[in-house]
Amino acid sequence: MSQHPLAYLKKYDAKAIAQHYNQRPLLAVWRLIQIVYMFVGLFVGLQLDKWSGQEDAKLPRRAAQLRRIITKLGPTYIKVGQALSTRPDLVRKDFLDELTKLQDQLPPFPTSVAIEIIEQELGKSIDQIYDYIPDLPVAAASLGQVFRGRLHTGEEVAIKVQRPNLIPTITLDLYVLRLLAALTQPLLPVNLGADLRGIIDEFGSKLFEEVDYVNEAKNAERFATYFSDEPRVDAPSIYWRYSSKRVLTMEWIDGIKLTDVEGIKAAGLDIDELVQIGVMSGLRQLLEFGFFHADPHPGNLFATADGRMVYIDFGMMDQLEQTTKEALVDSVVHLMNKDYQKLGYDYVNLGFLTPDVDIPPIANALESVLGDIMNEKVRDFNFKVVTDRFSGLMYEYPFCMPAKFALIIRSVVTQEGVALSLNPEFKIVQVAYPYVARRLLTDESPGLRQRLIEVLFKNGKFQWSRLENLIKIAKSDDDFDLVPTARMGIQFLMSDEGKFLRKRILLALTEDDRLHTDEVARIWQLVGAELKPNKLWDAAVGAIGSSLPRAIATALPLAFLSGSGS
Ligand SMILES: Nc1ncnc2c1ncn2[C@@H]1O[C@H](COP(=O)(O)OP(=O)(O)OP(=O)(O)O)[C@@H](O)[C@H]1O
Repeated sequence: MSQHPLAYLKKYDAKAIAQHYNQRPLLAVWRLIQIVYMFVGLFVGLQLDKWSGQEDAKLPRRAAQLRRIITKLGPTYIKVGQALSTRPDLVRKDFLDELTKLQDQLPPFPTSVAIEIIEQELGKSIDQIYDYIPDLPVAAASLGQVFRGRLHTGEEVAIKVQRPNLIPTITLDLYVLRLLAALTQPLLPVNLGADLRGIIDEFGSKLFEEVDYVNEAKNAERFATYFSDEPRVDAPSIYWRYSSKRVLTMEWIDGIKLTDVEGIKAAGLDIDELVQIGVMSGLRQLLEFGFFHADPHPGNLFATADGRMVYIDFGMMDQLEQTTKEALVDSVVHLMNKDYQKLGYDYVNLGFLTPDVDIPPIANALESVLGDIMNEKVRDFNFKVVTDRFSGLMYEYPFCMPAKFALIIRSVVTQEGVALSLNPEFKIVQVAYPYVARRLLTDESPGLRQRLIEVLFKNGKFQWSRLENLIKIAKSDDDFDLVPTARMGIQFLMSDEGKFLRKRILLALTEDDRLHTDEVARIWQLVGAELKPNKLWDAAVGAIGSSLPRAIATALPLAFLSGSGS
């Protein structure tokens, strides 16, 4: 099998691709004819529907037609369709629903070809590499197919082999798409938000990352490292000796896919626990690590008999910058506080609004859209409702969605969908709020400390109700443990950094010339059962003892609350 001249490309390179196909114009023309031929039927159909006044009635059928065309056009278009399926701001709803159904299952290519690719990539005969490889793959997707094989050392492995001719197909498609973009850009409404060719280049870079299995293997290992403190979340381990750019050999995961809800129930696995693990791991990826699986659909998640949730398919991951992660936490904090003004500024920080935008009207609009879901109906909150309502706002106000958010939204909406398929009663806030509240109360990073202070104060005044609310919310998180939190709180209050908070709490306790015992009593009711006097004492002594000799510490019972508050 001879190498394609572009097979050497390690990264997407629009210039090199253009140079190659500029010299082979017939290839591009032929592909263009295929594409136009496929789409002509759809456009004529849409026009006829319009003339006959049946536009709305026939739309679902046309949307299904579009999905079939995309599937026939192959891997690049399937990936374009999947990317568009996350853009409610660009695609109308009927088409969007159909695009989300885009199936990745394609006919397999012959196993003899897969073996040829493996031998070529790994430089050994198939018998030297594997003890056993079956005649048929277990799955054939748009970019590759997977076999269940065995190594000579006895381990069961998943062997993922890339489709032949993938690079030539993808590069030709990207070249043609870029040409089409250059031709049609001037005809499109000017305010498209970004240069079309730029969008295609970004898409091309992601696609190139996805077809490089070395990259996927590194992602899997990085993901597993992040979760090394969480035994319930895992990724298959990689056999590097038997992996390359186009072949990936990894641990075979013996589990039940989350698509098989009945199977999970029949196996007696704890559904609520799985939902909890899934959503929690999703939140940690986004808000803590900033490195997230962009396609956590239920077919990419396995539940194992020992209670783990194992992710597979690390081709599409994304990395968030620290500032984006912080702005995301901020927006959850501001949403919890119902502070729509600050939420408006979060959207500026996240790039949804330009810095020159007038925030007050937007804050009002946000309140009208989100107000009721954040009030008594907070339990009914789900991302589908929010994104639907947001679509309305996006047309009325100058919102535009930064490209990188397409993946974040895809990831969150997919995770919510997985959780809903397991438990139709699931509400993402029931996990997300407690998670953020717990982190605010327990995380030691200065950024989150600052956010905690922000939550607790409004216009310089301590907000008892917010502390109460936060503790209530955090307590509904299974991982929340009050004693270490109290210890950290005390430690923080005693530190130099805590001086401000100390002072403010004292002021709050004596505000309006009265002792605020009611508020304290209400909070005590919440925490009292867990913070029995002896436990609180231990927490206080522990906190003090970590900075002072124990003898002094025990002689200073809660002195920090009074004496040092100046
Ligand atoms: N480590 C594994 N253990 C068990 N089964 C696996 C493993 N890896 C992949 N599979 C099976 O192969 C299928 C396809 O794998 P994967 O999703 O990684 O392929 P892909 O070509 O990247 O697909 P896509 O085009 O959806 O990104 C999975 O849905 C799963 O059934």
